[in-house]
Amino acid sequence: MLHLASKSPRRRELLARLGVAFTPLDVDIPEQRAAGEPAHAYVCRVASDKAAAGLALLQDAGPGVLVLGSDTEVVLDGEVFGKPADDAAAREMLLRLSGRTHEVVSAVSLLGRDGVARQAVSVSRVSFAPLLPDTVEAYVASGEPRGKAGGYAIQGVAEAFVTRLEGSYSGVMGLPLHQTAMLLAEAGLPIPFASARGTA
Ligand SMILES: Cc1cn([C@H]2C[C@H](O)[C@@H](COP(=O)(O)OP(=O)(O)OP(=O)(O)O)O2)c(=O)[nH]c1=O
Repeated sequence: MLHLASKSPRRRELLARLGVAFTPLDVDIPEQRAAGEPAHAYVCRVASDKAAAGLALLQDAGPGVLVLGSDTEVVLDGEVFGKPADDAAAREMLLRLSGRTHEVVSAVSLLGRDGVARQAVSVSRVSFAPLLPDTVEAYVASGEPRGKAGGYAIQGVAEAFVTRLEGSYSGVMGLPLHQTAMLLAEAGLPIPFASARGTA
């Protein structure tokens, strides 16, 4: 039985697209980067912390239980932009992303009671056009940046800011579907839309 340790409606919607049955689990783990922890290692650790927290909620589950956890962060100049704490933080992030290319790192972890531990990571490069100050103000006022890493949603109005995307659109949204399908298929789940492992 597959569980998704996530409160994110986007992740639930993305995983459902793979045509696999799963149950969502609410987990809340502190997302805090340790001093000196490299950005990519941090995203991978948080994804596996979420899966481990989900597994801990399923003490009584049988040996076949599998829990998927995922984390998405925006990285610019080695700095990790998580979800903005408020509108001022969102404004600051958007002004930093304006006219630049940043990375979106999405890690997926699959943990099982019987020792299954698999991880995949997707790194996308997203270029933003230079944003006008009024555009940033209007976007922040729209509320869309709230709860989104880097203060934007590619699946929303912010796609109009993107001049180039190299990588995984679903990874930017929060759950890289190719990498997730591979992990689940490798763990033996019947995935109707699995493909061969890509090189990207
Ligand atoms: C960059 C980007 C992020 N996001 C979202 C995906 C994630 O929900 C969020 C990053 O925060 P996360 O900490 O990865 O996830 P979360 O707290 O929303 O959900 P949970 O930990 O319960 O799984 O940003 C978008 O929806 N669109 C985007 O374009």
